[in-house]
Amino acid sequence: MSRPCRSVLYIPGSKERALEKACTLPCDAIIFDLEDAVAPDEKAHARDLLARALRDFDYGGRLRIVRINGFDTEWGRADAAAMSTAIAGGARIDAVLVPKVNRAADLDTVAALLPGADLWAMMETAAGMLNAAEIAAHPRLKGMVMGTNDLARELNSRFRADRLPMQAGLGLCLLAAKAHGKLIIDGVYNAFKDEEGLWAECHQGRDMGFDGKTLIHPAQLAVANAAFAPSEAEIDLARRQIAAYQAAVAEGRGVAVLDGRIVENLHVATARATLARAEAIAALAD
Ligand SMILES: CC(C)(COP(=O)(O)OP(=O)(O)OC[C@H]1O[C@@H](n2cnc3c(N)ncnc32)[C@H](O)[C@@H]1OP(=O)(O)O)[C@@H](O)C(=O)NCCC(=O)NCCSC(=O)C[C@H](O)C(=O)O
Ligand SMILES: [Mg+2]
Repeated sequence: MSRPCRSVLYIPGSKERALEKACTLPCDAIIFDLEDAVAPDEKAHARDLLARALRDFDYGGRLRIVRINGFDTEWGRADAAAMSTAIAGGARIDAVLVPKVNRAADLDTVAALLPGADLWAMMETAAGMLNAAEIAAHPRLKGMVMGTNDLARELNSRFRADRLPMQAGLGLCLLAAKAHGKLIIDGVYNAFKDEEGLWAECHQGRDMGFDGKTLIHPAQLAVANAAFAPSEAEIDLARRQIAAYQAAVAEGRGVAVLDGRIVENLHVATARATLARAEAIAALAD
């Protein structure tokens, strides 16, 4: 299975202290941001700072994703060129995240400028939601990130704790990502001091099938790491399901019954995936 992506922390490319601090934070992935978290006057400085950080700092096994500005802005092409130079100069970048992707063709220009880089797409426009399937099918795309702030802006929807206005978009992108075997990460929870609200939203995202959550502050990491990891109860159930199914098969049956519920081969596949996920998370701590 791929590396866990439970906690994906945005770091403004202009914040030197945060870039350094991230080397020690318990996040599975980092989005180094050159887009919305960086003011127009700071874009050039952030590009240089980030290139140096990616070359000099040790981010360990954390996935390193750089969010560039869109190519419809004055900064997008310079960002891509700077990242290309940084890679040539020894910086390790695992993927480039393209904002406000409306259609698969939006990824082609970035793909041509950065021939070796994996691409991720911000899913945050109404057009992007409707074209999610073709975006997910792009051969260079490895992951999708929900941009629920931009989507709410475009929809003129209101914040609701149950995220009812977001459900159509979240669902379309999830279906697209899963159909094409791509990672998909849920949007940010803006109220970074509200742990209870974050916990509820993380669990909703996990229930829906997201692989993890994007975060804006270190204080949010522990909640996301716990919410997107299999719980002890899920691990115990997975083990018992596998054992019950194996016993049933040994007795010539194709279906087992455990705790009053049937267990078939498809449930065993889910159980094995749960255990693999738990093992991958445990391996991060080694
Ligand atoms: C939200 C913040 C502006 C808060 O900043 P601040 O008040 O400075 O926080 P603290 O004083 O509590 O910080 C404590 C220490 O933690 C470090 N820190 C803070 N944030 C980060 C971070 N994101 N990554 C790493 N380290 C961080 C501080 O440096 C302090 O360290 P120390 O000196 O050792 O005490 C701030 O958290 C922030 O800027 N967050 C990121 C905001 C961001 O990236 N926004 C853009 C992404 S969201 C988005 O665009 C979503 C999408 O596109 C959509 O449409 O939905
Ligand atoms: Mg956005």
